[in-house]
Amino acid sequence: MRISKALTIAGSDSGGGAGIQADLKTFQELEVYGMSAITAVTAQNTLGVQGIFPLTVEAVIDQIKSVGADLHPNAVKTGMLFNSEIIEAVAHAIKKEKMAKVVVDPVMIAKGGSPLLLEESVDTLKKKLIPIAFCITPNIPEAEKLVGFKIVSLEDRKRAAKTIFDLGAKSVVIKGGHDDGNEVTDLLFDGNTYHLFSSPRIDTKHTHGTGCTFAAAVTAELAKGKSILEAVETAKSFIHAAIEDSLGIGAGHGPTNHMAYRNRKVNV
Ligand SMILES: Nc1ncnc2c1ncn2[C@@H]1O[C@H](COP(=O)(O)OP(=O)(O)O)[C@@H](O)[C@H]1O
Ligand SMILES: Cc1ncc(COP(=O)(O)O)c(N)n1
Repeated sequence: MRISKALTIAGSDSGGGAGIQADLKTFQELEVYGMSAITAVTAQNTLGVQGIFPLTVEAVIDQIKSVGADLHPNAVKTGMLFNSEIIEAVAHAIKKEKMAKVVVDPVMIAKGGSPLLLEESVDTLKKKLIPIAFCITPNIPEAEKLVGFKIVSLEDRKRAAKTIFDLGAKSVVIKGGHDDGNEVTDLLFDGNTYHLFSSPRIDTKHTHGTGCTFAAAVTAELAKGKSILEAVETAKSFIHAAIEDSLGIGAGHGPTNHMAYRNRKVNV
């Protein structure tokens, strides 16, 4: 059996809904072999982030090297990177290991408000990581930080996508979860065309880890050799099902249901 393989370079969420845990669950559900390089350990649950413990640069690099030397991932995702040293080390290691199809989820702030990237590190992300990204998946507040202007209209969002594309990413998805309205629309710019992916907005507080899960699904599909358009389409269906069938666990912003997409396919 030939299996596609994906590596996630991200933070650990002890609560299991976001970060490394969400990524590995998503890879598995989409039948992709998952590997991980942990950048930071967080003590976290559905109520918030109680502690952040970044790993040393050496620990992060060694994990990427070990995977690169033997397991040869078909695609790579980055999530929480926390500081400039880790961003630089990750960008360097990805290049050194000649890893392709890099999906950058520019994680900045947890849903509860805790910073998962130091404010001063946004510039390093722009300079070191975006130029090697095959795809970058900011939400609206993250895109605003990257471009330096407010995103209100669809035209603003298109201009922001083009601005981020010009920083060197091969494709840009600006997700619409933070917008308002009855529909949630994600915008993909592939360098030529703007594509819109819309779904009805689900009225729920259980959206912990939606961004991680969406980007992990894009990564899994790219690992299988799918186009960016196909990958975003599947990721949008995957996250919609995961939010709609969320598990209702924890007292705060609960996790999504990573099994929902597969269960629906089995039941049709
Ligand atoms: N309430 C919702 N209903 C349906 N889809 C949603 C909802 N909130 C977010 N999504 C989807 O989840 C993904 C993550 O969106 P977003 O919330 O913008 O990112 P993040 O989790 O990084 O803040 C996107 O694909 C978006 O369309
Ligand atoms: C370790 C880690 N990484 C990322 C997120 C962002 O979560 P979300 O996808 O809800 O924005 C998180 N809360 N924790």
